Amino acid sequence: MADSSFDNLTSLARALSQPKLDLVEANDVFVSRNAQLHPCRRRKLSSCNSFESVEPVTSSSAEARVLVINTGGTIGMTLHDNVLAPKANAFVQSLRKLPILHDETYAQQTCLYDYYGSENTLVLPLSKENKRIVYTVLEYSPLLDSSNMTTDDWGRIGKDIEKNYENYDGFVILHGTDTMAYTASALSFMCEHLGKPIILTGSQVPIYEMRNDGRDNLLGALLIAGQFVIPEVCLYFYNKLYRGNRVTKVDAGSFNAFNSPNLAPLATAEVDITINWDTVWRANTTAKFQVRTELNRNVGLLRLFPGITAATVRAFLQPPMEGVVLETYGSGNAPDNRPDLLEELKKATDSGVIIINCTQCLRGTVCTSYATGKVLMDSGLIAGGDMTPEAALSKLSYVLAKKDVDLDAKKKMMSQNLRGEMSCDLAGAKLCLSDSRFIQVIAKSLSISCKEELEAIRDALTPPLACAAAKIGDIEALEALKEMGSSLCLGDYDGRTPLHVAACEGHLKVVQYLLSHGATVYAKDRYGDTPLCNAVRFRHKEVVKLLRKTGAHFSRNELEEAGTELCSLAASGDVEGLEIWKLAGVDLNKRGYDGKTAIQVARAVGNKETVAFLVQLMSNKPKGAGVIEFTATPSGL
Ligand SMILES: NC(=O)C[C@H](N)C(=O)O
Repeated sequence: MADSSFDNLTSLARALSQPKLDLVEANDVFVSRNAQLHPCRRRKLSSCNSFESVEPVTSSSAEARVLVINTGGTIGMTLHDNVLAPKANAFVQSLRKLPILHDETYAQQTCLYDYYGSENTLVLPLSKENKRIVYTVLEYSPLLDSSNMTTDDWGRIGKDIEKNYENYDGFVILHGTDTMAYTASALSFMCEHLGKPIILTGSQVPIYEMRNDGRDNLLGALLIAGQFVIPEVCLYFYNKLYRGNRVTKVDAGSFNAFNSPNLAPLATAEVDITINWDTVWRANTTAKFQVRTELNRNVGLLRLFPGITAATVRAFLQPPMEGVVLETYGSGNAPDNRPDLLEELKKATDSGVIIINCTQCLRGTVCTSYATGKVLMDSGLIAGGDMTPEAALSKLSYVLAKKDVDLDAKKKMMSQNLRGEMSCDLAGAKLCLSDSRFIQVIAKSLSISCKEELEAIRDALTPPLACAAAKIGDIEALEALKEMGSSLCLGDYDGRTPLHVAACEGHLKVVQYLLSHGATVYAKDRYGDTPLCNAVRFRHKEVVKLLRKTGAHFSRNELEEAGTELCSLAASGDVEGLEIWKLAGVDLNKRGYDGKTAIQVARAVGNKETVAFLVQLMSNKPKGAGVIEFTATPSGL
């Protein structure tokens, strides 16, 4: 039986992390739950007779949007002439008939198809976390068995994500399992400064069959992509979310087809979806997301085997080969009694070929504890640590394609950890929060000793502490919390992250610090607000500029309210307010709830200065303002 003080603590922790929707009057819930829907959809909802007749839309962030890119794979295959092959234009129709993957009643009641303008848009039933995931399926033609995938296909996926980046909260890539680990690895490098989840999934049995793993895999991937800001290219399979560049396919006949031998899963989907935030890769940059599609194809994988001839190795290393992953024995070993072989390797590295030493073993890392390992380093090979061959190969392809980087810098990049693909030296690793004196004192006073209880305190206490530090602009306190192992990107009981708070307060240095230490500009609090929206409200220009530089943009819900906000600023002649909305990337032509633009409102109230100001603001429109296509409207001048 648990200690009563622990009972108190767990309920405190639970209370801190759960939105208290259940305490709100039913009527208020109806209003607030729908407050963030588009007016057309709101009207439709309010015409419904009773609250119960409509599935509730969460007040926290209404709907999350996910783009599903269907590239092919078994998940959408059918049998033809006794072999499985992808079937075009059948996937969405089939999902539409599956209640766990599509809620037709909700779609009808909320004008989903009209609103998103796509027949390929579907919506999940309300999640346990009280969210609606709306997803649009983009089907490639032709659909591919993943054995037919090429680097061009990776480029196409990357470009489609880049094109749609601001319109979606997350991305799911449906892909065949055979080469999924290669695509996941490649995308992880191609996607620079990623801030949103990209999750690859697929199945071993087609979704059309009675017993299949496709439904669960797709559902899990959608739920995670729509609800958690995990800024990584991941792979979801058989209830586990893995880092994409850590996986390898290990089983051709099991639903449990993938393994991440050197890194624990990022999340597990059991009774609850549990994210292992300590492992999640954190952004550390204020640069904007971009996709690099240039890849060098003169790369290869060579697996050592006893008796391999020097002629084979020589032939493999001939030009135009520029980069090779040598799969060696055990902890990175090769025969040290084969000078002919070592000479071929040395000749190649001397002539500028980059050779990475990776182990053939499923688990473990290369090191130089054996003479047979050291000879490879002496031949100019670079240690690949615990990288999978898939990750090492795609990293080589990505690094070698960099035109503005010289050979030495490329070699250095290959030995560095770029996207969490290799484990760093653990010497001097950060202190764990459970080692912290502060937590220990609290734990002692509550008679707590076990790990789970300590973690419960940590999870309940550190996000509000970090928010408090952000509020007063105390970077040292944030640093101390980070040193103790706490994540600076987790939200408090209202989902407000330290970045939200610093943006409200206008602490530019704190915002800069947080962005460089893992904070995400895409975090939404329980009201659906982003840090950018907060900085705009409190009129912190420099913070707005920095957030925009990092790729921040208004959410669809925020944009829907923007027109009305602009009209009200125009009505009161608040030019400073108008300017900051413009700075945040909002189209000043957006119409308010009654169809008028800000400039029309300024005219109507006879405010000539505001009209002149708006005309001038609109004439030097910044490029790439974060305005989603559907906002484009005539100027109304
Ligand atoms: N399970 C699968 O998806 C295997 C299929 N051959 C593919 O990789 O496309």
